[in-house]
Amino acid sequence: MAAYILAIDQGTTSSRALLVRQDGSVAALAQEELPQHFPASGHVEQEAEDIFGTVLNCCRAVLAKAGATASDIAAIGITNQRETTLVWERATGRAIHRAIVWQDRRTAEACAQLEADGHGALVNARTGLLLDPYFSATKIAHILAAVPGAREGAETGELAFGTVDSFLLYRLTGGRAHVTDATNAARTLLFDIHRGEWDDDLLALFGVPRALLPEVKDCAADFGTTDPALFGGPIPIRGVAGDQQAAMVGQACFAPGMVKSTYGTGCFALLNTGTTPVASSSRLLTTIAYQIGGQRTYALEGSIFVAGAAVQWLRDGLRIISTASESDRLAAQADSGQDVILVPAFVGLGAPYWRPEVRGALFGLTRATGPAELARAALESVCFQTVDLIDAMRADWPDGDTVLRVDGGMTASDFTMQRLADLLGAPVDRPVQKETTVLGAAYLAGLECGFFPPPDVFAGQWRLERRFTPQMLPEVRAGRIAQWRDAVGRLIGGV
Ligand SMILES: Nc1ncnc2c1ncn2[C@@H]1O[C@H](COP(=O)(O)OP(=O)(O)O)[C@@H](O)[C@H]1O
Ligand SMILES: O=P(O)(O)OC[C@H](O)CO
Repeated sequence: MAAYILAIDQGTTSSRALLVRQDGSVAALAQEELPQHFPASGHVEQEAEDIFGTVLNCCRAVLAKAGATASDIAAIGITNQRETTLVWERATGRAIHRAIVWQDRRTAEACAQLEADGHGALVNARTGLLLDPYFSATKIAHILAAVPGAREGAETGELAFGTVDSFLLYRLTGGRAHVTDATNAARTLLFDIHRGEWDDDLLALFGVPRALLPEVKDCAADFGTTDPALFGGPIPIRGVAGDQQAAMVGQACFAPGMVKSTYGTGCFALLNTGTTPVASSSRLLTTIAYQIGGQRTYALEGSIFVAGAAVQWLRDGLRIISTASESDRLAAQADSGQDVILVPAFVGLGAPYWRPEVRGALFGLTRATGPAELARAALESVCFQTVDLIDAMRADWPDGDTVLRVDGGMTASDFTMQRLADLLGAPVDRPVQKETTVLGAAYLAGLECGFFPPPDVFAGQWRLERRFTPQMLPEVRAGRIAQWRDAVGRLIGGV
């Protein structure tokens, strides 16, 4: 029997490939940074060839590291940065425009106009999402308008649209599969999450021809087979999910009420609400957590655009640290008498405020404020934002778990995890297996091909590495949260 699942994680800042064994352990890993382009304020782009090229390099590197060949791989599982939008020529697989990344705000005005025209309620009812530039539909419309001839090519079916998973599938299968999975489709603003289908009213609203769209499949399904020329033999592709949903699977949050929060570039908290979608009255998103065997499981999602990106700002913008891990030690040295608050609205604010036009601010600066206080403010800003999300979740779903399962690069910071537990007033559980996003993608592929056990057995294999329990006095916690809310309120004009 083949020894590994090859899991591909195409993230915002890097592409990674991992070989995962049947016990869930990682046999080999390869990673490549992905160049980012910021052509104008609020614009974030990536080259499609960089996305595919880095993935291909990582897959080849990881096979070489383990001395494995295509026949050692039971299946491939793919997980990806979501919403990021690509349009390409079917004949060549070449993108006609750089990928417009999820963080890109260029369609903020188009979204505001659609909202002003009264379309927000329909969009929210069908998709569970909000009219925000974060999602794909207005990005597709922008590409079709910006590239000469693109609209005609879209109508005639010469062009194809896809999120990153779909583009990778197209290229990995040598152009044979134009497919996506339900979790990625659910982030486009074009997919009815209740019926599980592309929605004609929404396609008309955003001006997106149906001929552009991929076929939508379960997360564990037959997504095609790789072009044999790529890896020296064909490899079946059997699992796909957006990265936040894959993390939910990797964290084994299969029961209604379970919550996970992933701290990468941004932070995304998802609460499993079972097979019934729950409409949010707190401006959270309703989304598909996973779809297996034709059965959709839903989630409430809180999306924060800046989490680890605040640490990158300390490193690359302020240059007060040289590696991300230094932020932890520096923050621990901060003067406890100074309450500096950073609202890291570098690309606007996501849930629950949804204000794409605001920009960040620092509050409470004194002559004594230095690098340590700024580092602490950056790490705490991620915790405060999580408090906002979890409060919103509790309002929408009062019976949710009080324990938060965390993962992602930033959870390496013990300072942040302790402060998160303190400010939440609830335990924070960090698992032994830190590669939960990749594990989720691997699991979906392995479930489909019989490499991994059913969900209940898999859930029993989840292991705790460390539980952070709240140590802050309740009145101190309440005071700090009030300071945060006051800062956000002053920035956006009232919370
Ligand atoms: N020890 C650390 N302390 C704080 N932040 C960290 C630490 N290690 C990594 N990070 C942050 O985590 C992020 C990378 O996490 P990752 O899950 O790989 O992100 P992504 O999937 O978005 O590329 C970076 O923004 C980095 O600044
Ligand atoms: O690349 P990440 O891990 O920050 O995730 C990006 C999200 O999928 C955007 O919705």
